[in-house]
Amino acid sequence: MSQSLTAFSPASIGNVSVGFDVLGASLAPVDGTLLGDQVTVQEAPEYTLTVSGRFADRLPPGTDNNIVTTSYHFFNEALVQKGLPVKTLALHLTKNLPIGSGLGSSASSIVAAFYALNAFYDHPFDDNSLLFMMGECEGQISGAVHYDNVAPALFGGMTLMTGLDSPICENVPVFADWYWAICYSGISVSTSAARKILPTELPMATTLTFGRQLASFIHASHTQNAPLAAAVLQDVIAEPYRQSLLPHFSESREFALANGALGFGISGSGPTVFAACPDRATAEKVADYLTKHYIQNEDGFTHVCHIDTAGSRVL
Ligand SMILES: Nc1ncnc2c1ncn2[C@@H]1O[C@H](COP(=O)(O)OP(=O)(O)O)[C@@H](O)[C@H]1O
Ligand SMILES: N[C@@H](CCOP(=O)(O)O)C(=O)O
Repeated sequence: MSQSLTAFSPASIGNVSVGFDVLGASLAPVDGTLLGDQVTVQEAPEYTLTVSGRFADRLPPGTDNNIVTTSYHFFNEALVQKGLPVKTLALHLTKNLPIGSGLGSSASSIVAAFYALNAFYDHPFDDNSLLFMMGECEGQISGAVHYDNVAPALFGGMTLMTGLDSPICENVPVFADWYWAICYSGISVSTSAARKILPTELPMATTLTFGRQLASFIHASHTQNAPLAAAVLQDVIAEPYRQSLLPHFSESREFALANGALGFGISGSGPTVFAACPDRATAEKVADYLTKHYIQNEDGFTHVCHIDTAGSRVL
């Protein structure tokens, strides 16, 4: 059993436009920035949670209100149910992702916590069991269990949720030469609130379009048919409602698509947006525009990314 270790979990794009709640992708900035949260675990006489990092001061005050503490208790209960001994630990969260950003911020903290704990205890839980626990914790703060951030944050790559208990998700091949320009505007959008503005029922025509587009995108990913993937990369479920929460969304989308982006959409529940681009120059151009026109305050940032393939790891 390790004495102290740190786990990192990457930021992620929920929905990826075509797959509301069922498709997610993990992000790796091409400049090598580790975009994601880190959790350090070590033995201690009593449970404590300390925090640091660029966005630590935006966390809810109090150890008990942090999702890392929820994850710690959840993990301990699972150990007890397995008949395994529980140790008292001190945790440290390095909060690098902005809260309510649409970058899977809560998921990154949850996944880093579970990943660190599982590594600390020499891997008592398999990936699917871990993912189930992560989904439960994510559901507690975002209003509903959805795996489209926790799954890519754990495994890396692009992941498709099956709706089954096991396997919860499957890996989807990515277009390795695509670049993803992402831009966080600096404002906060609560996932729970952004879910509440969505209709509870959809017209049949919308449902058929959703199914057709998601199926075509997944098929195109498996056959590496980039033109088909790009042609169907649209969100008919959430974007029509959520874009009203995002100042400068439509002109940013217009610029990106007019300047070579293959698709443009809301990352998770926003306000982060993404542009899928066929090459780095296009992604840099869109990123530059977004930096100038989409960012609204000093908290905002832009990155040109690949889809991360490593997922969570011990640093
Ligand atoms: N470690 C944490 N990381 C992010 N959010 C946290 C954390 N702990 C508690 N929270 C709370 O959980 C909620 C997460 O909100 P949400 O809109 O789902 O964020 P995100 O979309 O960035 O994951 C917020 O109310 C936030 O204060
Ligand atoms: N599928 C979810 C994804 C939320 O992602 P987040 O990064 O905003 O937490 C949704 O669209 O509600």
